[in-house]
Amino acid sequence: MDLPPELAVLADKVLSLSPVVLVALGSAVLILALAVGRVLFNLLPSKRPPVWEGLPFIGGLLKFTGGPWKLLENGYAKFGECFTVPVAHRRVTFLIGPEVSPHFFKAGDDEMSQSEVYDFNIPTFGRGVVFDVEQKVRTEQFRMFTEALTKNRLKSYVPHFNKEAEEYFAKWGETGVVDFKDEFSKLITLTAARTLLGREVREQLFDEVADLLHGLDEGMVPLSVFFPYAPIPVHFKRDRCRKDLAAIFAKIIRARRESGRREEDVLQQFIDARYQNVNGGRALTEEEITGLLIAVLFAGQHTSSITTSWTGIFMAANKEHYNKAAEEQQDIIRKFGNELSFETLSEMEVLHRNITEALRMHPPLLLVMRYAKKPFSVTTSTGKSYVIPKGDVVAASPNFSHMLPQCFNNPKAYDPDRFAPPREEQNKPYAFIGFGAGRHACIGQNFAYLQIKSIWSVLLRNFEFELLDPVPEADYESMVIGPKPCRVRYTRRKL
Ligand code: HEM
Repeated sequence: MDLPPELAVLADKVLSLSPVVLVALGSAVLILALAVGRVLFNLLPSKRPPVWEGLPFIGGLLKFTGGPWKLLENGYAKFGECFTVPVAHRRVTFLIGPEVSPHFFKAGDDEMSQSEVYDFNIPTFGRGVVFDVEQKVRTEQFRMFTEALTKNRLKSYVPHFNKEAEEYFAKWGETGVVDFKDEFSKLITLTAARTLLGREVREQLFDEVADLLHGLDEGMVPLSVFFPYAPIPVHFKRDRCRKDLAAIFAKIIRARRESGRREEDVLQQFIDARYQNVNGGRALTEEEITGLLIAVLFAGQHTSSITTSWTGIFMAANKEHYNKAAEEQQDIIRKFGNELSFETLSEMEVLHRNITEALRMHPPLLLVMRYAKKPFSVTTSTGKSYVIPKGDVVAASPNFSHMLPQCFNNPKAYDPDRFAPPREEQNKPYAFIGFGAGRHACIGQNFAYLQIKSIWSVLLRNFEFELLDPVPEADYESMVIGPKPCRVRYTRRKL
């Protein structure tokens, strides 16, 4: 085919250029094409989320160490509901608010996986359980735990919750000053020992086991999230404590299996349980039982004691809500007598709303995370669409989401009535995520409500409280986020 004369002249000129000039020209065209391509890519309706660049490699780490709350606040103000922060060799993409959350919570583990982001727990929980096993094995292990939380099982734990609370507060004087966080942390270790770890631990081995669990706790520091096997003293101690706990539980499990003696606790549930579709239908090993007990204890203990603390702090700071909850107790006593049972605790709607509101104001888990095994797209409330690539760590934040005015009316105000009809603000999908949501929503939620209600029923019936300090800030330095120290004066009185 003949070229038009003008083009033929141009082609002759190009071909007569030196190779060096040709390469330079080619490079310029390539750079121009890439730049145009990037602009066009950014204009496409589906694209990667904006990246909050900083210093290479350490930029994101610095943003994290500047405080996770600041990072979320600044990132949200700058980019909106979806943005990416490169942290060391990883990309962390934040999804903030209900519009961008459904896939995060609903997707299966083949798309949004937990093991890659939560595997720092393996040295604490131990081998062969939870994040150290394939997802289908983990699902069965959680199924075994769920069977320990049926209505009938929960009913059988309530007398233990009450007994521990009554005995604990019987030791308080007529009046005194306490820090709720310290008190509830001790009390909940006792009830967890009784209902989860079993009678032997609660009655004979409590101090020893509590010390070992404390060693495990101390071995979980922010560094452990990135380097769980770093050779540091707290990790060495963690490993020793984990080994000693395994030895104690192996003894207890063997004794129960040999004697045929049965108890009503979660330990018994694990002793009796069998895999169904994996591991040839066998029973759990002693090592697996120990690991699962530690895992459920870690999931429930600090989260529950912190929520119990915030519930008390906010009710003490907002007298009208304390009084309403106390009136509810009087009604329940009039109707059912003094006994606290599964049924009476379930009737306590005012107290329930106070607990939920405390959890909304201060969820103890700042971030819940997944690893994107497949790319997925999200659309923000303003209609922007992004594609989150495979390989990103994806994070949602209960704390931050709960403070969005599009989720909750006047979000900074303590207002338990927001959960009562007709408002029922918790019903907006993915607005209230204090217990997570969807596929991996908290299994222990009912257990937690019953336990916290039991504690606060005993307190509302026997004490008045006065905060001696202002409502404290949340302590973002700790792994599970609770209140900073706050002094509270209690005074005994009978309802
Ligand atoms: C107020 C107390 C509690 C809070 C705020 C809380 C919060 C949460 C949250 C946010 C998740 C979701 C994590 C994620 O999506 O990655 C979760 C999951 C879980 N929680 Fe709780 N939790 C509480 C009490 C408990 C208790 C008492 C137990 C056990 C006795 C427990 C056992 C679990 C378990 C086993 C999971 C994992 C579920 C799964 O991955 O499928 N939690 N919890």
